[in-house]
Amino acid sequence: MVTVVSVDEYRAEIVSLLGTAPAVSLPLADCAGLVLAEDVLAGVSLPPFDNSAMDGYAVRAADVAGASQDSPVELPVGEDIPAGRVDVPELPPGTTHRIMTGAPMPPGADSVVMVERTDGGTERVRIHEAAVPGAHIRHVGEDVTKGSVALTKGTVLGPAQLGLAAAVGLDKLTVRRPLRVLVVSTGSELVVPPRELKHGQIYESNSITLASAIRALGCEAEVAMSIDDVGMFRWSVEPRLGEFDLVVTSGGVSAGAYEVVKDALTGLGVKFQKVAMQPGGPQGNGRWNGIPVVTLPGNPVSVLVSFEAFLRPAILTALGHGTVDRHRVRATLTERLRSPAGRRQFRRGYYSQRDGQVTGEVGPRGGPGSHLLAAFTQANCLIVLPEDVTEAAQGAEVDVLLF
Ligand SMILES: Nc1nc2c(c(=O)[nH]1)N[C@H]1C(S)=C(S)[C@@H](COP(=O)(O)OP(=O)(O)OC[C@H]3O[C@@H](n4cnc5c(N)ncnc54)[C@H](O)[C@@H]3O)O[C@H]1N2
Ligand code: MOO
Repeated sequence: MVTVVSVDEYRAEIVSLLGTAPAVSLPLADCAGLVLAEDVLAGVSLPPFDNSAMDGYAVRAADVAGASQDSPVELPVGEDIPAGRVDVPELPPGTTHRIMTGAPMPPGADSVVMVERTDGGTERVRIHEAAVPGAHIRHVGEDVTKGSVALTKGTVLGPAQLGLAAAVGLDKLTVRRPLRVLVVSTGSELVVPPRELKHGQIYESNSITLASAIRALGCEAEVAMSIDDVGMFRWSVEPRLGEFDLVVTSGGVSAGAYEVVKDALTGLGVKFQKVAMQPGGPQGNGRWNGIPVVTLPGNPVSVLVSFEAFLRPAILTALGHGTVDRHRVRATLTERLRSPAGRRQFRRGYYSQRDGQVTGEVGPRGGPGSHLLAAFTQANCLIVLPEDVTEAAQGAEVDVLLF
């Protein structure tokens, strides 16, 4: 007898099978979308020095105290301080230095007057506005103080986070390494274009579905294919196992004859089970020569739903993400749905929410059949009908997982 496990138990099994990816140091350019494996300490303050926020004139506020549009104060211009100047001259009282945005403040100056409030002079300048001490100065450490935690372990590295890492002087970060995944499509009926189909053959599609889903999570995916022959299957995968962190197969796991994956891996550390869900019922997982293997059923919709239910959360957990679930909302069904007793059904749906509505509405896209891939392309969510629900009426509230 095949054992039946719940969706939640099976998900926990896959999460624990994949575990946590090792920490590695990678150049910043390779870290986008990855997760920090340790805190990042700031090696410098940001800004690293007091600097001007405007193009203008560095002054002592007291020197331009009475300045106005009608009665400007005229000061001699000492030096030019463009951004990047490193030998910063002091500002003697009663004078000004021309200064640019990002340039270090000269010692003695306490404010900056924007060039627009002056006549822009280079020898002498007429200043038409009084300055408040501190005006247009960006102070050292205002954003980040040297030695503080700039980014915490577990942070997902997006553009702002990577920019900050660069700004505090780092060229590498310690992150959870993306998984290297081998995707294996099995089936003697599978054909790859441009070969023409004979009656009884179909074009192979699961490998691109899985590989792109895996790559979208920031991991690497390679694809392989095997006919329904145990020897061929083992030969095409086993010698390469050491190159991968995970092998994901599709097809060959249900109840008939010619179940290549089941026949090849039973007794080698992979356990085949039925999960109480639809689609995606027949599943298997385990370790083949120590490498995690997840065997998905072959139907294209079963593949994607299984990916959503098990592999996506497990891969995200392995990569160190804190949030691994799709955003779940409640929605009102636009039509009646039926679901098999004792199984959690995941239906492809389209969710929308009108302005001002608190609860959105959701309608199915296609029927429950796990071969209806075209309907999946019209969907933006999965509708979840729990194990104890056999019928959900039009107007009923259901759970929806948004893509
Ligand atoms: N007697 C039973 N028959 C079936 C059961 C069952 O419990 N008892 N379960 C059904 C369910 S549910 C599913 S799902 C499938 C799973 O079967 P397999 O994992 O063995 O998958 P295959 O038979 O190899 O393929 C199923 C289906 O998908 C097509 N396929 C497979 N691979 C690809 C691919 N790479 N690209 C595109 N299409 C693919 C294949 O041609 C089949 O049509 O078993 C049911 N049967
Ligand atoms: O469980 Mo199968 O995966 O419905 O099509």
